[in-house]
Amino acid sequence: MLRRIIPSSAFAYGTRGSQFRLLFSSSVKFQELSARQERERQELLEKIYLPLYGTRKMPGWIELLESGKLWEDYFHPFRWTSRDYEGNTLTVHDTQAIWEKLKKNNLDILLENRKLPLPGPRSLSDKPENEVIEIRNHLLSNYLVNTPKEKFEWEDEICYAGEFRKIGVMASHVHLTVYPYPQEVPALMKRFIEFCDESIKNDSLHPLILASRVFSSLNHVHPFVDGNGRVARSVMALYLIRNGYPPIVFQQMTSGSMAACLYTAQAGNDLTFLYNVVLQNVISILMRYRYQQ
Ligand SMILES: Nc1ncnc2c1ncn2[C@@H]1O[C@H](COP(=O)(O)OP(=O)(O)OP(=O)(O)O)[C@@H](O)[C@H]1O
Repeated sequence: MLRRIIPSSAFAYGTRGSQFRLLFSSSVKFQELSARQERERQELLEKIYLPLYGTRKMPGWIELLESGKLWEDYFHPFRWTSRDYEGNTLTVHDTQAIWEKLKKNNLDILLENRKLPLPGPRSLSDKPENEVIEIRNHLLSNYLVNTPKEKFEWEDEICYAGEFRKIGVMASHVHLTVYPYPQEVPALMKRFIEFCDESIKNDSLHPLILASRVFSSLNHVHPFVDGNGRVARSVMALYLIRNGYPPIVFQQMTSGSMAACLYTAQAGNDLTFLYNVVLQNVISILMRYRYQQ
């Protein structure tokens, strides 16, 4: 959700706090961190990016920035060393019913005029409010993404669908998470694809490990303005299915604990927690399937 771009936005209205991803730019004061958190974060950023600042005046710094090397060298995301978050309980039928009710509004006017409140959850469904809000917002986002860009006079940033982000992003749960600078993203995505191709070709990683690493790497590069979690989960599901495993849904996890798990993978270069979560989910899906037979 784009707090900087659409501060009083329809999307911000009613969205779960935990769903916000804060965007940053030098000109905008966005942070809600304590002084200590801000200091810690600043120190970490300087540690990673100081080489960039140090070489800013020297020839070649743009190439350095664009190479994605600073972030990559610090976190080594591709080096091989060793809700309920997704668990929205609403069914497809519930979602369909919400969509039908939403459509009774003039969606174009609703999205164009950001001051208008969105239909309240109670007017859409009698299911748990936060889950209805989540589904409502996803449906509206999808509608927006699938609507020709010219239709709304929104800032350019909102038209990023299908493109790499050109702005900085910040994780909502773990303030010390460092996503790469936007200039680093294209190079890192190239590296990500090479990493996947090499791992598949060499058959060097167990499919569950590869699926987990694909998931964590995509989340860490955070290539898009929005939808990174969904894309990462879909790509992981694809790897699992191709290798004969069931696609998993992180049913027992809160977004906070998933964020902590991903943070440990990044900052501690320790994916053990993530592997455990993935493995447990695969086993639990297979067990459920077995008992249904
Ligand atoms: N500390 C973190 N490091 C890396 N990735 C994180 C961290 N915290 C959260 N994430 C990932 O970022 C995703 C949120 O990013 P984004 O809002 O772009 O994705 P989304 O698909 O819109 O959201 P959702 O996952 O809620 O559907 C989370 O789903 C999680 O996978």
